Amino acid sequence: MTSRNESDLDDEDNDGLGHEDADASGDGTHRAGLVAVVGRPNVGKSTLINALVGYKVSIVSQRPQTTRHRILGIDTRPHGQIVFVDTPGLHSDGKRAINRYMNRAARSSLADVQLGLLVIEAGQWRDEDEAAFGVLRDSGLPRALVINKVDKIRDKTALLPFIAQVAKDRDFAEVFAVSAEKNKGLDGLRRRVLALLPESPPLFGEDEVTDRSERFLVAELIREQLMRQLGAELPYAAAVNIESYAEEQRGNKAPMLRIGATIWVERDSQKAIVIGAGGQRIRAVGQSARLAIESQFERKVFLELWCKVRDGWSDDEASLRGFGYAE
Ligand SMILES: Nc1nc2c(ncn2[C@@H]2O[C@H](COP(=O)(O)OP(=O)(O)OP(=O)(O)O)[C@@H](O)[C@H]2O)c(=O)[nH]1
Repeated sequence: MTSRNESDLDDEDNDGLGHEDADASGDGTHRAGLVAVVGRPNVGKSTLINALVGYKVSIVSQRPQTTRHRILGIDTRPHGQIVFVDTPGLHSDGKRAINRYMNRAARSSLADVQLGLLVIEAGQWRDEDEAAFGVLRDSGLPRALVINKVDKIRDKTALLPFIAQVAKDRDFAEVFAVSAEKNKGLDGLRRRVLALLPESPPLFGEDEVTDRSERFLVAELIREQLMRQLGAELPYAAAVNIESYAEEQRGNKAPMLRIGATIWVERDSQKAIVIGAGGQRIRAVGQSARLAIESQFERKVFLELWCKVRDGWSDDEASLRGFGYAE
């Protein structure tokens, strides 16, 4: 479980999100519930949840299938709490154990939630969107549609016929057009999603932002840099495992996090790519990951990275569990 830093709360006060949207009914009712965010890979599910929660609970990259786990992002307001469930993008590649794990994690996230949000990209409705919609429809949950990345559409009038076409006969309780990246349309989404949730006391403490530990978030921030810096060159089968994680007291100074992590790949050739000439790649990844961890956790960080090979880990259930891919 990871909680906000005090300064994050300050940021929230300053980010213009305000609290006028908190009490949707205006009658002092407190609402709370779980909302699954589903969709094909790369439509912006993680970006959306991070923007709504005001904290990076889930990593983001241009590469499809960045999110591999079910992660909660908790948005707490005075009159309501929305617990977003981020899910790996639903995809049709079920060949390897890791892909099956990701699809399982996405589907199981629909259990015990009150609402499903289907995220799509403005102007696009692909077969994989239809498949993700099918999973949501079969769950029997109330559902809403989030059309993301509207900033990419120059001619906004083109959105109306698109919305009409996609929403027709699909029974969405609400349709939202937003830009998660530009923070557009999110207040309205939050307000109306909250109104669809049942009356309930908060499900989590007001400072809690995610069910995941700091250690987990650290591994993810390292994986994010790998995905960003190696781009298409990164072997798809790269996992990050935290070997050591210790907080060191430093007299009067703020404590320091000393972290050791291993990047696991499947072949020597992949290891060479991750390490780069003279170790330059892995150093750059380590440096950016360290800065990202320092800024997220507001502590000095000492980060040591290794790259090791374990043949076939992504198709081996036992290795997957060892790397934290367990439900
Ligand atoms: N232009 C634009 N880009 C966006 C927006 N939201 C997300 N993106 C970009 O879309 C890409 C994918 O975003 P993610 O949040 O990782 O998408 P995801 O659906 O969680 O992806 P998976 O982990 O593959 O399921 C990233 O490059 C984001 O920066 C948006 O509102 N506008």
